[in-house]
Amino acid sequence: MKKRVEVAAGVITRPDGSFLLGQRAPGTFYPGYWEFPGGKVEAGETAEQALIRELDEELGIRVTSIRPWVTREHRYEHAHVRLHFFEVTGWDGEINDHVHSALSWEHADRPGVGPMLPANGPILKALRLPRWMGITHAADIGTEAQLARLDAALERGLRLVQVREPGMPRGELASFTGAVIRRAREYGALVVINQDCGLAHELGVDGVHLPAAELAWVTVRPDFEWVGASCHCRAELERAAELGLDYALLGAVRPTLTHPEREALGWDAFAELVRDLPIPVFALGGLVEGDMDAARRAAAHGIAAIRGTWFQS
Ligand SMILES: Nc1nc2c([nH]c(=O)n2[C@@H]2O[C@H](COP(=O)(O)OP(=O)(O)OP(=O)(O)O)[C@@H](O)[C@H]2O)c(=O)[nH]1
Repeated sequence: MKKRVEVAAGVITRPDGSFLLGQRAPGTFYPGYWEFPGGKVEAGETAEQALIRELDEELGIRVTSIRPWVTREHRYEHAHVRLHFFEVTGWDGEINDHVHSALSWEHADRPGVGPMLPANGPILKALRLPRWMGITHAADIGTEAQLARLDAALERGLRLVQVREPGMPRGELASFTGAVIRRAREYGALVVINQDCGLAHELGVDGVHLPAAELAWVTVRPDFEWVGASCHCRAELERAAELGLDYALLGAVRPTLTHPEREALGWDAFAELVRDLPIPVFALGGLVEGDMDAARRAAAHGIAAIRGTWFQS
């Protein structure tokens, strides 16, 4: 068995959401394939330190803003790699590449270059996942009020909605979800339905969201473009990753009205629980827009919220 090599890779992102890819040069493994700039972690370095060094050596930039994201392992013929991905949003200096055949700024929903290194397919998909998930609670505020709040949130930029209405009669749920889908489509937003795979198929939504109890007994990934799950501990997060799900929610980071009995995790415990996971994890529980930076520093992909989405001033 080959020894595992630790690699640090950077999703260098501009304010318009585009990120930098480099084409591997002739004479390397996978020449002509596209990758995120980065390289091997050297002895005595953390992955973050390695990336900062590599981006200086390879691209001539000095990183000023870096946040951890996901970690993926992949077995190539030539190496077993563990790739630690970071998002880099700030740097000093002009990009001046020393190692690639070409560079390209790309958008995850319409990549214009290829092929990508084989390990990177799921990474591009994860980059298509919006950073904020709004979770409905029409059962509490009424469907009309919920749809009005959805309209306002879509207008403000919401692009991922989870329909979560436990206890809503099926007919009502179907027509409510249909109304959510129609609105979301107008804005190119994704919709996932909590739990109900049958209804999800019937209505043609983008995916399903599994409650933790369901995650425990599901043996294969449900057949949808997007599948996620609610998790409360490391074992559940690992299960979600093993099933090949696209994302997980982890909380509650703060005390919430939805689950007042649960002890809040806080950001340190959150960061510890998601360390080195291969799938993006949304932080959940009493969070608002102003928490995004703390969430991202704790390696969250983004934030999922009920009240923090619909009750904004
Ligand atoms: N930098 C980078 N490496 C990646 C990505 N995806 C991926 O599978 N890798 C793999 O991780 C390893 C990166 O190490 P590297 O860039 O220092 O090494 P290399 O193979 O290019 O050359 P070297 O052995 O001469 O240093 C390679 O095996 C590469 O195929 C990615 O997006 N960025």
